[in-house]
Amino acid sequence: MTAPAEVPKVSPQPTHRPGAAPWPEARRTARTAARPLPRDSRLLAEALGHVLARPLSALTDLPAFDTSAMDGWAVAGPGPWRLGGAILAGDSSPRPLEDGAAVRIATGAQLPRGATAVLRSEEGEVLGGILTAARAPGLGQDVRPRGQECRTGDELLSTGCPVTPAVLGLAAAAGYDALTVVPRPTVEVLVLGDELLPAGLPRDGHVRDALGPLLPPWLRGLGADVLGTRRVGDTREALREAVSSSTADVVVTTGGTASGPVDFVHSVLSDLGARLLVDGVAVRPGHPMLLAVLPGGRHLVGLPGNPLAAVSGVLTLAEPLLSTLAGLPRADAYAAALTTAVPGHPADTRLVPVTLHDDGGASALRFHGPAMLRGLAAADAFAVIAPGGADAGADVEILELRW
Ligand SMILES: Nc1nc2c(c(=O)[nH]1)N[C@H]1C(S)=C(S)[C@@H](COP(=O)(O)OP(=O)(O)OC[C@H]3O[C@@H](n4cnc5c(N)ncnc54)[C@H](O)[C@@H]3O)O[C@H]1N2
Ligand code: MOO
Repeated sequence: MTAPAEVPKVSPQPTHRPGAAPWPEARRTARTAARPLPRDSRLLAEALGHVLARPLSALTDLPAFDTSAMDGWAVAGPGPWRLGGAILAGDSSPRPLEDGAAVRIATGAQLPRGATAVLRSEEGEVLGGILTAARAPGLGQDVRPRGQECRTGDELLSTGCPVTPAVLGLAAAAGYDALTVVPRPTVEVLVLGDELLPAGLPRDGHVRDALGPLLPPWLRGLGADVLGTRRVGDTREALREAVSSSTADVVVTTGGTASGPVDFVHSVLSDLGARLLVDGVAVRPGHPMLLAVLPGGRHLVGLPGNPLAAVSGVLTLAEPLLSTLAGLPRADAYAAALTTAVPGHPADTRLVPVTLHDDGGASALRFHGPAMLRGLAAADAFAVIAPGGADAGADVEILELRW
Protein backbone atom coordinates (compact mmCIF):
# COMPACT_ATOMS: atom_id res chain seq x y z
CA MET A 1 0.00 0.00 0.00
CA THR A 2 1.42 3.31 -0.95
CA ALA A 3 1.19 6.31 1.30
CA PRO A 4 -1.33 8.85 0.11
CA ALA A 5 0.33 11.54 -1.88
CA GLU A 6 0.72 14.70 0.13
CA VAL A 7 -1.56 17.38 -1.19
CA PRO A 8 0.57 20.43 -1.89
CA LYS A 9 -0.59 23.51 -0.03
CA VAL A 10 -1.55 26.10 -2.58
CA SER A 11 -1.18 29.58 -1.33
CA PRO A 12 -4.11 31.70 -2.44
CA GLN A 13 -3.43 33.72 -5.55
CA PRO A 14 -4.08 37.41 -5.14
CA THR A 15 -6.90 38.56 -7.38
CA HIS A 16 -6.60 42.20 -6.50
CA ARG A 17 -4.53 44.70 -8.38
CA PRO A 18 -0.79 44.22 -7.87
CA GLY A 19 0.43 46.62 -5.22
CA ALA A 20 -2.79 46.48 -3.21
CA ALA A 21 -1.86 46.57 0.46
CA PRO A 22 -2.89 43.77 2.81
CA TRP A 23 -5.76 45.09 4.95
CA PRO A 24 -3.87 45.23 8.29
CA GLU A 25 -0.99 47.04 6.61
CA ALA A 26 -3.33 49.58 4.97
CA ARG A 27 -4.85 50.41 8.37
CA ARG A 28 -1.40 50.77 9.89
CA THR A 29 -0.30 53.05 7.05
CA ALA A 30 -3.37 55.25 7.57
CA ARG A 31 -2.77 55.40 11.32
CA THR A 32 0.85 56.45 10.90
CA ALA A 33 0.35 58.71 7.87
CA ALA A 34 0.07 61.87 9.97
CA ARG A 35 0.88 63.41 13.31
CA PRO A 36 -1.72 64.87 15.66
CA LEU A 37 -2.67 68.43 14.68
CA PRO A 38 -0.82 71.15 16.64
CA ARG A 39 -2.25 71.66 20.14
CA ASP A 40 -4.22 74.77 20.89
CA SER A 41 -5.82 76.48 23.89
CA ARG A 42 -9.63 76.71 23.73
CA LEU A 43 -12.03 78.39 26.14
CA LEU A 44 -14.32 75.83 27.76
CA ALA A 45 -17.25 77.00 25.63
CA GLU A 46 -15.22 76.16 22.50
CA ALA A 47 -13.48 72.99 23.63
CA LEU A 48 -16.32 70.48 23.17
CA GLY A 49 -15.44 67.60 20.85
CA HIS A 50 -11.70 68.26 20.79
CA VAL A 51 -9.23 65.96 22.53
CA LEU A 52 -7.16 66.73 25.64
CA ALA A 53 -3.54 67.40 24.62
CA ARG A 54 -2.43 67.38 28.26
CA PRO A 55 -3.63 65.50 31.30
CA LEU A 56 -6.38 67.33 33.19
CA SER A 57 -4.79 67.87 36.59
CA ALA A 58 -6.80 69.42 39.40
CA LEU A 59 -5.91 73.09 39.95
CA THR A 60 -7.52 72.92 43.40
CA ASP A 61 -8.62 70.49 46.09
CA LEU A 62 -12.19 69.36 45.50
CA PRO A 63 -14.12 70.32 47.46
CA ALA A 64 -11.88 73.34 47.92
CA PHE A 65 -13.10 73.70 51.54
CA ASP A 66 -15.05 71.62 54.06
CA THR A 67 -18.63 71.91 52.85
CA SER A 68 -22.06 71.20 54.28
CA ALA A 69 -23.78 68.41 52.34
CA MET A 70 -27.23 69.26 53.77
CA ASP A 71 -29.46 72.13 54.85
CA GLY A 72 -29.46 72.18 58.66
CA TRP A 73 -27.03 73.28 61.36
CA ALA A 74 -23.28 73.08 61.65
CA VAL A 75 -22.69 71.85 65.19
CA ALA A 76 -19.63 71.69 67.43
CA GLY A 77 -19.45 68.78 69.85
CA PRO A 78 -22.34 66.72 71.23
CA GLY A 79 -25.67 68.55 71.73
CA PRO A 80 -27.65 70.33 72.83
CA TRP A 81 -26.20 73.43 71.16
CA ARG A 82 -26.58 77.20 71.58
CA LEU A 83 -27.85 78.48 68.22
CA GLY A 84 -26.66 81.68 66.58
CA GLY A 85 -26.41 83.08 63.04
CA ALA A 86 -26.57 81.51 59.58
CA ILE A 87 -24.09 80.60 56.83
CA LEU A 88 -25.23 80.54 53.21
CA ALA A 89 -23.52 78.99 50.18
CA GLY A 90 -21.03 81.59 48.96
CA ASP A 91 -20.46 83.21 52.37
CA SER A 92 -16.74 83.58 52.92
CA SER A 93 -14.70 83.11 56.11
CA PRO A 94 -17.49 82.02 58.46
CA ARG A 95 -16.80 82.73 62.14
CA PRO A 96 -15.31 79.71 63.99
CA LEU A 97 -17.74 77.68 66.06
CA GLU A 98 -17.09 77.12 69.74
CA ASP A 99 -17.74 73.79 71.40
CA GLY A 100 -21.46 73.51 72.22
CA ALA A 101 -22.50 76.04 69.58
CA ALA A 102 -24.46 75.62 66.34
CA VAL A 103 -25.13 77.80 63.31
CA ARG A 104 -27.80 77.49 60.62
CA ILE A 105 -26.09 76.32 57.42
CA ALA A 106 -27.14 75.75 53.79
CA THR A 107 -26.13 72.91 51.47
CA GLY A 108 -22.86 73.88 49.77
CA ALA A 109 -21.87 76.47 52.39
CA GLN A 110 -18.38 76.51 53.82
CA LEU A 111 -18.22 74.81 57.22
CA PRO A 112 -16.92 77.03 60.05
CA ARG A 113 -13.76 75.98 61.83
CA GLY A 114 -14.61 73.99 64.97
CA ALA A 115 -17.72 72.36 63.46
CA THR A 116 -17.76 68.59 64.00
CA ALA A 117 -20.84 67.65 61.94
CA VAL A 118 -23.98 68.86 60.20
CA LEU A 119 -27.36 68.12 61.71
CA ARG A 120 -30.05 67.92 59.01
CA SER A 121 -32.92 70.38 59.43
CA GLU A 122 -35.48 67.54 59.71
CA GLU A 123 -33.52 65.92 62.55
CA GLY A 124 -33.22 68.85 64.99
CA GLU A 125 -35.56 71.02 67.03
CA VAL A 126 -35.04 74.60 68.21
CA LEU A 127 -36.63 75.83 71.42
CA GLY A 128 -35.68 79.12 73.06
CA GLY A 129 -32.42 79.40 71.06
CA ILE A 130 -31.33 75.85 71.98
CA LEU A 131 -30.95 73.16 69.32
CA THR A 132 -31.56 69.56 70.30
CA ALA A 133 -31.45 66.31 68.32
CA ALA A 134 -33.07 62.95 69.10
CA ARG A 135 -29.83 61.38 67.81
CA ALA A 136 -26.61 63.37 67.82
CA PRO A 137 -24.84 63.30 64.39
CA GLY A 138 -21.65 61.25 64.20
CA LEU A 139 -18.31 62.99 63.72
CA GLY A 140 -18.12 64.40 60.18
CA GLN A 141 -21.69 63.45 59.31
CA ASP A 142 -23.08 65.27 56.24
CA VAL A 143 -19.79 67.11 55.78
CA ARG A 144 -17.92 66.92 52.46
CA PRO A 145 -14.34 67.24 53.63
CA ARG A 146 -11.88 69.34 51.63
CA GLY A 147 -10.05 67.17 49.06
CA GLN A 148 -12.58 64.32 49.22
CA GLU A 149 -12.77 64.08 45.41
CA CYS A 150 -9.22 65.14 44.57
CA ARG A 151 -6.18 67.03 45.79
CA THR A 152 -4.45 69.82 43.84
CA GLY A 153 -2.30 68.21 41.14
CA ASP A 154 -4.20 64.91 41.01
CA GLU A 155 -4.59 63.67 37.43
CA LEU A 156 -8.32 63.60 36.73
CA LEU A 157 -8.18 62.64 33.04
CA SER A 158 -5.36 61.62 30.75
CA THR A 159 -4.13 62.99 27.44
CA GLY A 160 -6.25 61.71 24.54
CA CYS A 161 -9.55 61.96 26.37
CA PRO A 162 -12.28 63.47 24.15
CA VAL A 163 -13.84 66.59 25.65
CA THR A 164 -17.45 65.69 26.41
CA PRO A 165 -19.99 67.84 28.27
CA ALA A 166 -18.98 65.93 31.43
CA VAL A 167 -15.31 66.82 30.88
CA LEU A 168 -16.27 70.50 30.51
CA GLY A 169 -18.13 70.32 33.81
CA LEU A 170 -15.28 68.58 35.61
CA ALA A 171 -12.72 71.00 34.15
CA ALA A 172 -14.75 73.99 35.34
CA ALA A 173 -15.16 72.45 38.82
CA ALA A 174 -11.41 71.83 38.96
CA GLY A 175 -10.61 75.46 38.18
CA TYR A 176 -10.07 75.59 34.40
CA ASP A 177 -11.22 78.43 32.12
CA ALA A 178 -9.57 76.97 29.00
CA LEU A 179 -8.20 73.60 27.92
CA THR A 180 -5.17 72.62 25.85
CA VAL A 181 -6.55 70.40 23.12
CA VAL A 182 -5.74 68.75 19.83
CA PRO A 183 -8.38 70.37 17.61
CA ARG A 184 -10.76 68.27 15.59
CA PRO A 185 -9.37 67.69 12.08
CA THR A 186 -11.42 69.36 9.37
CA VAL A 187 -12.88 67.26 6.56
CA GLU A 188 -14.57 68.12 3.30
CA VAL A 189 -16.59 65.48 1.45
CA LEU A 190 -16.57 65.56 -2.35
CA VAL A 191 -19.30 63.40 -3.85
CA LEU A 192 -18.53 62.43 -7.45
CA GLY A 193 -20.97 61.01 -9.98
CA ASP A 194 -23.27 62.73 -12.48
CA GLU A 195 -25.69 59.81 -12.07
CA LEU A 196 -26.47 60.76 -8.47
CA LEU A 197 -29.77 62.36 -7.49
CA PRO A 198 -30.04 64.56 -4.39
CA ALA A 199 -33.79 63.85 -3.95
CA GLY A 200 -36.67 61.78 -5.28
CA LEU A 201 -36.91 58.30 -6.74
CA PRO A 202 -34.12 56.61 -8.72
CA ARG A 203 -34.97 56.76 -12.45
CA ASP A 204 -33.51 56.48 -15.94
CA GLY A 205 -30.10 55.18 -14.87
CA HIS A 206 -29.86 57.69 -12.02
CA VAL A 207 -29.56 56.60 -8.37
CA ARG A 208 -29.92 58.46 -5.10
CA ASP A 209 -26.76 59.78 -3.50
CA ALA A 210 -26.51 57.59 -0.38
CA LEU A 211 -23.08 58.75 0.74
CA GLY A 212 -23.79 62.49 0.96
CA PRO A 213 -26.24 61.83 3.81
CA LEU A 214 -24.26 58.94 5.35
CA LEU A 215 -20.71 60.23 5.57
CA PRO A 216 -20.75 63.68 7.27
CA PRO A 217 -22.48 62.61 10.50
CA TRP A 218 -20.32 59.49 10.70
CA LEU A 219 -17.12 61.46 10.13
CA ARG A 220 -18.22 63.81 12.94
CA GLY A 221 -18.62 60.75 15.16
CA LEU A 222 -15.05 59.80 14.27
CA GLY A 223 -13.76 63.12 15.59
CA ALA A 224 -13.82 65.30 12.47
CA ASP A 225 -15.23 68.75 11.96
CA VAL A 226 -17.02 68.49 8.59
CA LEU A 227 -16.68 71.76 6.70
CA GLY A 228 -19.15 70.72 4.04
CA THR A 229 -20.19 68.31 1.32
CA ARG A 230 -19.79 69.28 -2.34
CA ARG A 231 -21.25 67.56 -5.38
CA VAL A 232 -18.59 67.51 -8.07
CA GLY A 233 -19.32 66.96 -11.78
CA ASP A 234 -17.68 64.09 -13.64
CA THR A 235 -14.84 66.02 -15.24
CA ARG A 236 -11.16 65.95 -14.44
CA GLU A 237 -11.06 69.75 -14.23
CA ALA A 238 -13.97 69.95 -11.80
CA LEU A 239 -12.39 67.40 -9.50
CA ARG A 240 -8.95 69.01 -9.69
CA GLU A 241 -10.44 72.40 -8.85
CA ALA A 242 -12.47 70.95 -5.95
CA VAL A 243 -9.51 69.13 -4.41
CA SER A 244 -7.02 71.95 -4.84
CA SER A 245 -9.42 74.59 -3.48
CA SER A 246 -10.36 72.62 -0.38
CA THR A 247 -8.90 73.91 2.87
CA ALA A 248 -9.75 70.77 4.86
CA ASP A 249 -7.10 68.70 6.65
CA VAL A 250 -8.64 65.66 4.98
CA VAL A 251 -10.50 65.61 1.67
CA VAL A 252 -12.77 62.58 1.37
CA THR A 253 -13.90 61.74 -2.16
CA THR A 254 -16.54 59.17 -3.07
CA GLY A 255 -16.51 57.32 -6.40
CA GLY A 256 -14.15 57.66 -9.31
CA THR A 257 -11.46 55.41 -7.84
CA ALA A 258 -11.69 52.62 -10.45
CA SER A 259 -10.80 52.78 -14.12
CA GLY A 260 -14.09 53.74 -15.76
CA PRO A 261 -14.27 56.49 -18.39
CA VAL A 262 -15.05 59.19 -15.80
CA ASP A 263 -12.99 57.83 -12.88
CA PHE A 264 -10.62 60.76 -12.40
CA VAL A 265 -9.34 60.43 -8.84
CA HIS A 266 -6.00 58.88 -9.85
CA SER A 267 -5.38 61.29 -12.70
CA VAL A 268 -6.22 64.33 -10.56
CA LEU A 269 -3.88 63.13 -7.79
CA SER A 270 -1.18 62.80 -10.41
CA ASP A 271 -2.00 66.29 -11.85
CA LEU A 272 -1.63 67.77 -8.36
CA GLY A 273 1.64 65.99 -7.56
CA ALA A 274 0.10 64.00 -4.70
CA ARG A 275 1.88 61.00 -3.19
CA LEU A 276 -0.13 57.78 -2.94
CA LEU A 277 0.38 56.04 0.40
CA VAL A 278 -2.21 53.36 -0.25
CA ASP A 279 -3.39 52.53 -3.75
CA GLY A 280 -5.85 49.68 -3.44
CA VAL A 281 -6.34 47.38 -0.47
CA ALA A 282 -6.77 43.60 -0.39
CA VAL A 283 -10.21 43.91 1.20
CA ARG A 284 -13.77 43.15 0.10
CA PRO A 285 -15.73 45.24 -0.40
CA GLY A 286 -13.81 48.36 -1.19
CA HIS A 287 -10.57 47.24 -2.81
CA PRO A 288 -10.06 50.35 -5.01
CA MET A 289 -9.87 52.65 -1.93
CA LEU A 290 -6.83 54.90 -1.67
CA LEU A 291 -4.98 57.32 0.58
CA ALA A 292 -2.77 60.15 -0.64
CA VAL A 293 -0.81 63.07 0.74
CA LEU A 294 -1.44 66.30 -1.14
CA PRO A 295 1.32 68.86 -1.59
CA GLY A 296 1.40 70.87 1.64
CA GLY A 297 0.70 67.81 3.76
CA ARG A 298 -3.10 67.57 3.67
CA HIS A 299 -4.55 64.11 3.06
CA LEU A 300 -7.06 62.69 0.62
CA VAL A 301 -9.03 59.51 1.28
CA GLY A 302 -10.53 58.15 -1.92
CA LEU A 303 -13.56 56.01 -1.13
CA PRO A 304 -14.98 53.73 -3.81
CA GLY A 305 -18.44 54.67 -5.08
CA ASN A 306 -20.30 51.50 -4.19
CA PRO A 307 -21.83 52.51 -0.85
CA LEU A 308 -20.74 49.52 1.26
CA ALA A 309 -17.30 49.70 -0.35
CA ALA A 310 -17.14 53.34 0.77
CA VAL A 311 -18.05 52.24 4.32
CA SER A 312 -15.20 49.73 4.17
CA GLY A 313 -12.90 52.59 3.13
CA VAL A 314 -13.98 54.68 6.12
CA LEU A 315 -13.24 51.81 8.51
CA THR A 316 -9.93 50.97 6.85
CA LEU A 317 -8.43 54.38 6.04
CA ALA A 318 -10.47 57.35 7.26
CA GLU A 319 -11.00 56.19 10.83
CA PRO A 320 -7.34 55.47 11.67
CA LEU A 321 -6.15 58.65 9.92
CA LEU A 322 -8.70 60.86 11.69
CA SER A 323 -7.95 59.23 15.05
CA THR A 324 -4.27 60.08 14.68
CA LEU A 325 -4.91 63.66 13.51
CA ALA A 326 -7.38 64.17 16.36
CA GLY A 327 -4.93 62.90 18.97
CA LEU A 328 -7.16 59.99 19.98
CA PRO A 329 -5.44 56.96 21.49
CA ARG A 330 -5.64 53.68 19.63
CA ALA A 331 -8.85 51.87 20.56
CA ASP A 332 -8.46 48.45 22.16
CA ALA A 333 -9.14 45.67 19.66
CA TYR A 334 -11.72 43.15 20.69
CA ALA A 335 -13.05 39.90 19.33
CA ALA A 336 -16.39 38.10 19.17
CA ALA A 337 -17.22 34.48 18.35
CA LEU A 338 -19.04 33.89 15.06
CA THR A 339 -22.40 32.14 15.47
CA THR A 340 -22.06 30.56 12.00
CA ALA A 341 -19.20 29.98 9.57
CA VAL A 342 -18.49 32.95 7.29
CA PRO A 343 -16.92 32.23 3.91
CA GLY A 344 -13.78 34.16 3.05
CA HIS A 345 -12.24 35.60 -0.07
CA PRO A 346 -9.27 33.48 -1.21
CA ALA A 347 -6.75 36.30 -0.92
CA ASP A 348 -8.47 39.35 0.58
CA THR A 349 -9.81 40.25 4.00
CA ARG A 350 -13.60 40.58 4.15
CA LEU A 351 -15.43 43.15 6.27
CA VAL A 352 -18.89 41.80 7.06
CA PRO A 353 -21.71 43.62 8.88
CA VAL A 354 -22.76 41.74 12.02
CA THR A 355 -25.14 41.95 14.94
CA LEU A 356 -23.56 41.43 18.36
CA HIS A 357 -25.17 39.33 21.10
CA ASP A 358 -25.01 39.70 24.87
CA ASP A 359 -23.13 36.40 25.14
CA GLY A 360 -20.24 37.77 23.05
CA GLY A 361 -21.38 36.19 19.78
CA ALA A 362 -21.55 37.87 16.37
CA SER A 363 -23.93 36.94 13.54
CA ALA A 364 -23.21 37.92 9.95
CA LEU A 365 -26.02 39.83 8.25
CA ARG A 366 -27.43 39.31 4.78
CA PHE A 367 -27.54 42.08 2.19
CA HIS A 368 -23.84 42.87 2.40
CA GLY A 369 -23.19 43.30 -1.34
CA PRO A 370 -20.91 46.26 -2.20
CA ALA A 371 -23.84 48.30 -3.52
CA MET A 372 -26.15 47.50 -0.58
CA LEU A 373 -26.73 49.32 2.69
CA ARG A 374 -29.50 47.12 4.11
CA GLY A 375 -27.12 44.89 6.10
CA LEU A 376 -25.18 47.93 7.36
CA ALA A 377 -28.34 49.66 8.60
CA ALA A 378 -29.14 46.62 10.78
CA ALA A 379 -25.54 46.13 11.95
CA ASP A 380 -23.96 46.76 15.35
CA ALA A 381 -20.42 46.42 14.00
CA PHE A 382 -18.24 44.80 11.33
CA ALA A 383 -16.43 41.49 11.63
CA VAL A 384 -12.99 41.11 10.06
CA ILE A 385 -12.86 37.83 8.13
CA ALA A 386 -9.31 36.84 7.24
CA PRO A 387 -8.57 35.37 3.78
CA GLY A 388 -9.95 31.83 3.59
CA GLY A 389 -12.92 32.47 5.90
CA ALA A 390 -13.76 31.68 9.52
CA ASP A 391 -15.50 28.70 11.14
CA ALA A 392 -18.51 28.85 13.42
CA GLY A 393 -17.25 29.65 16.94
CA ALA A 394 -14.07 31.32 15.68
CA ASP A 395 -13.08 34.55 17.41
CA VAL A 396 -12.86 37.39 14.91
CA GLU A 397 -11.83 41.03 15.28
CA ILE A 398 -14.75 43.44 15.62
CA LEU A 399 -14.76 46.98 14.23
CA GLU A 400 -17.16 49.31 16.00
CA LEU A 401 -19.36 51.78 14.19
CA ARG A 402 -18.59 55.00 16.06
CA TRP A 403 -21.46 57.20 14.99
N1 LIG B 1 -12.84 47.06 -14.51
C1 LIG B 1 -13.06 47.18 -13.19
N2 LIG B 1 -14.19 47.77 -12.81
C2 LIG B 1 -14.44 47.90 -11.50
C3 LIG B 1 -13.53 47.41 -10.56
C4 LIG B 1 -12.34 46.81 -10.99
O1 LIG B 1 -11.49 46.38 -10.21
N3 LIG B 1 -12.15 46.74 -12.33
N4 LIG B 1 -13.81 47.54 -9.25
C5 LIG B 1 -15.21 47.59 -8.90
C6 LIG B 1 -15.33 47.89 -7.54
S1 LIG B 1 -14.93 46.66 -6.48
C7 LIG B 1 -15.82 49.07 -7.08
S2 LIG B 1 -16.08 49.32 -5.41
C8 LIG B 1 -16.15 50.14 -7.98
C9 LIG B 1 -15.48 51.42 -7.52
O2 LIG B 1 -15.77 52.34 -8.45
P1 LIG B 1 -15.53 53.89 -8.31
O3 LIG B 1 -14.92 54.24 -7.02
O4 LIG B 1 -14.86 54.34 -9.53
O5 LIG B 1 -17.01 54.41 -8.22
P2 LIG B 1 -18.02 54.80 -9.35
O6 LIG B 1 -17.69 54.08 -10.60
O7 LIG B 1 -18.09 56.25 -9.39
O8 LIG B 1 -19.34 54.20 -8.76
C10 LIG B 1 -19.49 52.84 -8.53
C11 LIG B 1 -20.96 52.57 -8.22
O9 LIG B 1 -21.33 53.22 -7.04
C12 LIG B 1 -22.42 54.09 -7.26
N5 LIG B 1 -22.23 55.30 -6.45
C13 LIG B 1 -21.22 56.14 -6.54
N6 LIG B 1 -21.36 57.13 -5.66
C14 LIG B 1 -22.49 56.88 -4.99
C15 LIG B 1 -23.20 57.55 -3.97
N7 LIG B 1 -22.72 58.70 -3.45
N8 LIG B 1 -24.35 57.03 -3.54
C16 LIG B 1 -24.84 55.88 -4.07
N9 LIG B 1 -24.21 55.20 -5.04
C17 LIG B 1 -23.06 55.70 -5.51
C18 LIG B 1 -22.35 54.41 -8.71
O10 LIG B 1 -23.57 54.86 -9.22
C19 LIG B 1 -21.90 53.10 -9.28
O11 LIG B 1 -22.99 52.21 -9.36
O12 LIG B 1 -15.72 49.88 -9.27
C20 LIG B 1 -16.00 48.57 -9.74
N10 LIG B 1 -15.60 48.50 -11.11
O1 MOO C 1 -14.70 47.23 -3.73
MO1 MOO C 1 -16.07 46.91 -4.67
O2 MOO C 1 -16.42 46.74 -3.19
O3 MOO C 1 -16.30 45.10 -4.50
O4 MOO C 1 -17.71 47.15 -4.84
